[in-house]
Amino acid sequence: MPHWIWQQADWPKFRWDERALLTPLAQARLKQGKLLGLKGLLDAGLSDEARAQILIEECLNTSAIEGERFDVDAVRSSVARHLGLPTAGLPRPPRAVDGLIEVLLDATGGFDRPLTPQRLFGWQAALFPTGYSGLVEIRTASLRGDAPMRVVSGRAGREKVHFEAPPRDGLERELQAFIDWCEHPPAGLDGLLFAGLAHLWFVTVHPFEDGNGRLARAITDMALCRDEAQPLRMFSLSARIMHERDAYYTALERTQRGDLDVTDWLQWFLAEVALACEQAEVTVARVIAKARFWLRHQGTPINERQRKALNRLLDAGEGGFEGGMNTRKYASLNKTSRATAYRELADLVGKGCLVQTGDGRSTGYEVCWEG
Ligand SMILES: Nc1ncnc2c1ncn2[C@@H]1O[C@H](COP(=O)(O)OP(=O)(O)OP(=O)(O)O)[C@@H](O)[C@H]1O
Repeated sequence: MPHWIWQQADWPKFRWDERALLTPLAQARLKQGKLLGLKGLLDAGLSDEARAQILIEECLNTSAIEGERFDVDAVRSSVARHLGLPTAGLPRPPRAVDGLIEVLLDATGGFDRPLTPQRLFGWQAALFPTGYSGLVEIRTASLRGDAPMRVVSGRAGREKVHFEAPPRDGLERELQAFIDWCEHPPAGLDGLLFAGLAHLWFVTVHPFEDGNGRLARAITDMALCRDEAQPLRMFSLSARIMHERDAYYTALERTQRGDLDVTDWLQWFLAEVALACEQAEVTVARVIAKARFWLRHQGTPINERQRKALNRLLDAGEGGFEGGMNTRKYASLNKTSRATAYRELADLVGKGCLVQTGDGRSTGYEVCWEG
């Protein structure tokens, strides 16, 4: 009796109930279409800004799933450098941040280039520029070693095994079969189903010692770009997976313990695509509001510290920066004195960039969204 999906006699011939997927597929397509319509409203400059914003969200979320917390400014800086946007006042990003951004850009920008084992090896190596995952030295740019590959949780000695990947022996064949399918998918296979299947198939093969989750998400991004036949994807599925991490692991685990009928997995995946598109509408609206703000203030003299604080507030959206800005937060964000913070915030109020909320000890500042 097979225990894992890859032990099924027909592996990897996935099957699904077309009728059960009709509604979730139609819903995902509807949301996706609405978002594409919004994208049409962005002009070239705004679309760069939206692309940067989505990439920042994707990077922060895909690394947060792994438990790594990247600094927002470091991510913003790496994205800006890679997209040719202004970087004034932003720190030099660490190599690991650049590595992840390069993987995400290569997966999406190069969506129409073939996926090959070498390309995947390069991506995996870029995630671990020091050759270490935390304190552990790992194999990079090559397949995992002979040790069984298990996804476990719990304390040593009382671990729970959630999944065991196929053995090392035959792994080259497993990976090649996946890649061949990616490059020559069955005729008529819907692009969103292709993305869902690619994600599941890749994490099931689990070809590397580490980074399989991040790579599965990058491959999914690539598949979603192939679906829309464009490199600019406006929604972040990693943000959804991060938000629904437990449900994601449950759906995956159930599927990987099951037979080759993956209808439930695809239903879950399509629902997440629909929700990701819905959330992206908020991001696009924020990008438009931010761009309008800077257009209004293109002639206003604003120093780098003020610009940094304003961008923080603008990126968080209306009411999104918890508790608003105040002198303490401004001083700590810019590593400056409270007296300077007070003076510069008051200056921004005078210039119509900020409005003051509350007074005395609870004085706060919000963006003045409309001029
Ligand atoms: N309970 C589980 N059942 C099945 N698969 C799981 C479970 N937990 C995690 N996984 C899969 O294993 C992946 C993690 O693999 P790995 O540690 O090699 O990748 P990573 O990129 O370092 O991690 P992460 O996905 O956490 O960022 C997850 O993304 C998920 O796809």
